[in-house]
Amino acid sequence: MKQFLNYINGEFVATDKTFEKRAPVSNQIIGMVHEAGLAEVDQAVTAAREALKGDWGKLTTVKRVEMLYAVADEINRRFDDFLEAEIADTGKPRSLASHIDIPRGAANFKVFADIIKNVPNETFQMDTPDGGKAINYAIRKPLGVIGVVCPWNLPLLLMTWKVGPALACGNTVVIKPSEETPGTATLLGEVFEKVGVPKGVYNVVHGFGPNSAGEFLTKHQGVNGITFTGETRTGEAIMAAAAKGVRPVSFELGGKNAAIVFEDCDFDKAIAGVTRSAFENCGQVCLGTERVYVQRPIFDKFVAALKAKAEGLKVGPPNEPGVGLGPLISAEHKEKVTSYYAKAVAEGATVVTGGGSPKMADELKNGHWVEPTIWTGLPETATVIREEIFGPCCHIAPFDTEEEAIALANNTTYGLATSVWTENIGRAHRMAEAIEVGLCWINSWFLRDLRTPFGGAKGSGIGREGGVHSLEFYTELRNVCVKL
Ligand SMILES: NC(=O)C1=CN([C@@H]2O[C@H](COP(=O)(O)OP(=O)(O)OC[C@H]3O[C@@H](n4cnc5c(N)ncnc54)[C@H](O)[C@@H]3O)[C@@H](O)[C@H]2O)C=CC1
Ligand SMILES: O=C(O)/C=C/C=C(\O)C(=O)O
Repeated sequence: MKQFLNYINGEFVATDKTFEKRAPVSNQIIGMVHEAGLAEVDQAVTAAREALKGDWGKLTTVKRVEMLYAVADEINRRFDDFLEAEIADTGKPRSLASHIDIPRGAANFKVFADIIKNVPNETFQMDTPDGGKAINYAIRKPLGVIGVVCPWNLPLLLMTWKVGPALACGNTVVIKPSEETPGTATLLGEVFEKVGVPKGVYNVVHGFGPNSAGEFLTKHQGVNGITFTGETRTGEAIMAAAAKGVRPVSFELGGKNAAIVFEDCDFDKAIAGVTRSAFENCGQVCLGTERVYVQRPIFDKFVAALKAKAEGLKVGPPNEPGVGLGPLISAEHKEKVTSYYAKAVAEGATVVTGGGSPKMADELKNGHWVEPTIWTGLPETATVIREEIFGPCCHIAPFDTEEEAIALANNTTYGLATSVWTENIGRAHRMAEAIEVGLCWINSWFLRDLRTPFGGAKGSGIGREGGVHSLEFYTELRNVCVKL
């Protein structure tokens, strides 16, 4: 049986407390995860602190950048190993993991290596009261030890999205992968070892949140900053932990994202885009669409076309050709998603398609499968329109005017992402200006340039990462004022 070990100070570390990792496609045990206790978390944080003072802290930026390039190259060399680990953990289609998750895992190291190499320092020359001059310049110092708390939906992509810039800036990291997806973070330990990154720079501690590795890590006073992607309620708990020691946090939290489809859109592109945004990764993407608003003249045509797309999605295991929809991550998450399916019906939804669990072959029947689901006819107060479900489902409602579409999109405590579908350029810009989100896609969805600011407005997060914005979190600026 596979053992998922912690990775602390350059060593793979077993513990005597383990928990099961089950395959989402079959619910069969695929390995045992070694849970880190207080002692292991403390060892990992101590190792990360020591590495800051040791070889890693002394490396030049050029050398550090070379190492991060080597990490990316090694991920690409072991592409298939990462692909298998990601697929085993999540059950997502091979086509998806091989196009998005693994390439982004490597890119996250290269992009931030390039950024740190090229970022200029800020300088200001000033007049001084004695009639002379002074020059100010700001230098960037690493924040220190970064606690990285990760979710299970895009495990390698989201973990490296934080580890890449953190290390590029000269920090060290202790990662707490989701208990559901221990695979790729553990494998990355082998990559760091192979490349020769000094011990203690990259550490992984496995476990759960409360009263386990997640809580131990975020409460540890040796951690200088915490970056987290996941549920808003977890963000609140982590923020409370970070308050002690007044440590900074960077949060990317939940969403209840709207797609706005105008009658002047390119219809086929809009349908293809909303199909992806509602159902990709089985709806387990924080940027995904769970609320669709369609201008009334094309409402019926749109509902019929999205229904056809949803019904055309092949549900199945990662390696089956043509599969578009994998399983949900866990039995617990399936319970949650299907409870929303039931609530939608109880609150009076018209079920356009789906609403249940598909019949699967015998070897897959215990997997966490659900049908892609579309509802119409609910009031804006309905639970499935208000709460983040994180499943392959959406509600579609009609609207008449631009103003009404804006009000509907903004009628949520979240503010992560939106997509607007229109061929009217003026309208597109007006919508981008008015919808309260961190990310607005026009005639596209999940099109990512890693240099751009990424994060949520309102309840969807704190701060922005991406490009130079990541440096704001992962470094401290020190101003140096030189009197001439
Ligand atoms: N990207 C997103 O927006 C994501 C949202 N979710 C949503 O969250 C729901 C719950 O999924 P979970 O995996 O349980 O998400 P979660 O937010 O509870 O867990 C994410 C990470 O935080 C850790 N964690 C949990 N409680 C913690 C605490 N008190 N202190 C420190 N670390 C803690 C977990 O162990 C995991 O590594 C899902 O049903 C989904 O709706 C889940 C994953 C990603
Ligand atoms: O960084 C990206 O491109 C994707 C981010 C997606 C999430 O943060 C998520 O689904 O949680």
